[in-house]
Amino acid sequence: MSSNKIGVPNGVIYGEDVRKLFQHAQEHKYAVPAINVTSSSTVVASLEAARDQKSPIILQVSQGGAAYFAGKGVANKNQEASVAGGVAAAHYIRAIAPAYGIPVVLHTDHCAKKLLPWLDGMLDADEAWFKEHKTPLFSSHMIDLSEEEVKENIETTAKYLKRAAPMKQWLEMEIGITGGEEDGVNNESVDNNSLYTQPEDIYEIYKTLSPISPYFSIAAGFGNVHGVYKPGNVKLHPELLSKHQKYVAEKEGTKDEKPVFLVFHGGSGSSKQEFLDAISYGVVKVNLDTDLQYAYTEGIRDYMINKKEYVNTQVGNPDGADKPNKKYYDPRVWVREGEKTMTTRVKQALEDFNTAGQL
Ligand SMILES: O=C(CO)COP(=O)(O)O
Ligand SMILES: O=C[C@H](O)COP(=O)(O)O
Ligand SMILES: [Zn+2]
Ligand SMILES: [Zn+2]
Repeated sequence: MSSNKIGVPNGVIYGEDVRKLFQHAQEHKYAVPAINVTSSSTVVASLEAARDQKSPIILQVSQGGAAYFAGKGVANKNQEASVAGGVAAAHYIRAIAPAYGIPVVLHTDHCAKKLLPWLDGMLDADEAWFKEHKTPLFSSHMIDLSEEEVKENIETTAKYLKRAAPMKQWLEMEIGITGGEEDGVNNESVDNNSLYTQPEDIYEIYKTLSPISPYFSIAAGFGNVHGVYKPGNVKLHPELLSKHQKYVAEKEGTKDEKPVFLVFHGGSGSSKQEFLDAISYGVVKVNLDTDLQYAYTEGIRDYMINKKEYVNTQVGNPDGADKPNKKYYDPRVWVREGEKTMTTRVKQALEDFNTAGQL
């Protein structure tokens, strides 16, 4: 069934195969990029990059991205658009991923306390699917109670992991706040200390979650910020991650030097060295959004600027007043330009994270 070096199937993977992939990533010192997708177009741009680089990939939808999948015209007062859009994205990705011949992890991004009805709705859909097909719809979800008290964060995360565990579904949690903006939550002015997680907190999480299920990861803050700002604004300390691993390994007496699967948020704007440092301390997933939003826009922007005279009117361009412009304004032509520039940027990430060629 598996046709790659990692030993997992192609298409969307679940359960033990997700753990196998992350274990392989830790052992071979790479991280899998987690790309925020908002449309079939951004999905195929990402899959194409991963296929061309012989890499696994993670595709994730944020709460806002899921609603966008449903359509901005659908009301979302009780997360109904985010649930329906998330389900639609999952079915689309599950259907198309095998055509690219690579393993894909299907994930949902940050879910803060006020958005928990979204996660509840996703889990309802997962359980319904599991009943019939023996896998959940999504490989994994994220719960993000990093703004709440540590005790509440861990207890609530444990409750959700108990629900995910029978489906062998992965759960990512966050401790230590990611700065910048996420899903309408503005963390631009949070106290600097809360951007850096303490090893004691990581151990508490590990101790609480491990007996429930082995399928969890921790997004531990080491100065991470969403978005791209002027150079010097963000001070990353990936070396803190090494302290977490040592602390847990010592306390638990594990032979494994990296007992914790770690996640790097706010990948945009970071340097290759920062990625490699974080990866060396056990980061297996790096989230990347803002840089890809820009990359996608660049291709479309350049097309519109260069072809201005071909998209201004339906008929008539520099080649003749009666020339039709249909083949210039067909959205498949100009949206494709955005896909190409996005694919190029995802390929670069796959090289930066040492993911390229791992299949
Ligand atoms: O962490 C992210 C999504 O959860 C992405 O962060 P960036 O937009 O900074 O790449
Ligand atoms: O939170 C991080 C991601 O960049 C999601 O962004 P979004 O809420 O704008 O979709
Ligand atoms: Zn957060
Ligand atoms: Zn994030």
